[in-house]
Amino acid sequence: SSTSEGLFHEVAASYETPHAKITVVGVGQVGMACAYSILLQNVASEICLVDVVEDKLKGEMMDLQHGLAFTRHCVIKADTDYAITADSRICVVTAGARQREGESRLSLVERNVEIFRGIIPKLVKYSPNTVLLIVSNPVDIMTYVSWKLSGLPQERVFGSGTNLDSARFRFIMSQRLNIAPTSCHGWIIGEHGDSSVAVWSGVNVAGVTLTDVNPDIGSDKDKEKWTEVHRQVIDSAYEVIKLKGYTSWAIGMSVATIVQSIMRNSRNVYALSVNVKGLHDIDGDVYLSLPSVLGEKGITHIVKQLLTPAEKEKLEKSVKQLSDLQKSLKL
Ligand SMILES: COc1ncc(-c2ccc3c(Nc4cccc(C(=O)O)c4)c(C(N)=O)cnc3c2)c(OC)n1
Repeated sequence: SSTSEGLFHEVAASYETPHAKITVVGVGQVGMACAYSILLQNVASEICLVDVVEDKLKGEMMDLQHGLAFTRHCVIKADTDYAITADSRICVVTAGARQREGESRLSLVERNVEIFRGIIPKLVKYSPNTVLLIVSNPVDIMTYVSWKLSGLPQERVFGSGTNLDSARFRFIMSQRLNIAPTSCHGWIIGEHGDSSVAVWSGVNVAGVTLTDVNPDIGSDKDKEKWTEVHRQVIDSAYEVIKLKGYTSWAIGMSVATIVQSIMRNSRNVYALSVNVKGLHDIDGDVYLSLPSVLGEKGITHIVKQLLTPAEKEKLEKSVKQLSDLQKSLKL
């Protein structure tokens, strides 16, 4: 008889039905930081990795599996065949083309659209009830593209957006004030990256708005140059890329936190790239980051912040740029 038969008296067949299954598409630095953080936050009972390069895929799977003696239960799988992703609760998409030297944003987006044509429909085919969390850049456009290619309702397709920008803002703010980042509150909204918008009226500690304490904050008159904090947020991604070649740990931790909120239906509010049609007088079908309530089946509410005319104008500018770019994509 086999060792198992010698070891066990069988009572019933065992099952493999996944209940907390997360797929991560793309096993580059970002994808693996997401997978690793999801594993360590104990939010998944199964993590599935998909990509196109078989050796890298198998190597990353094995390297994570070898750590399972140190973690709570989690099955780690990997394959180039998307059938393995079946019944995923959430699919995190980090795949994308590398921006070539001097490549235009439009060209990069067009190459990413082709890549997403090969990814998104397969994810939906095997997990029709999934939630799509898009991380690939340019994240606002790629989230819109994913929504269009997936055919899923808008609440189930959203991007990591300015959640990371807001986390960077809170960290830099915490260093200035010498209090914990978790006690520093500030929301960066709009487009992820260069055109993001800092909502200064919402920057507060314990509900005390900083602009009430120093009315110059957010303007060029401010002697303490708090606008530098937002400038540092925008520059920090470039700086990290210049220093280490890419960013990974913070986006991985932010994605794992978002995933945990969905799995637990904890209804946290995060700055996520969502369809903003109907908010702040926007009538274009574009994705931008706004504070959004996240539940087990995706976005349920968007917080209606009281924005200044200047803040709304910046959003409008992004809406125009994204709409124009989206019109030129054949989706
Ligand atoms: C039609 O079926 C199909 N299936 C898969 C793909 C496809 C293409 C590129 C992919 C992909 N990116 C990729 C792969 C190869 C080259 C490049 C590049 O930037 O040149 C980028 C990744 C990733 N981790 O970035 C992950 N999955 C991919 C998947 C695809 O692309 C058109 N088509």
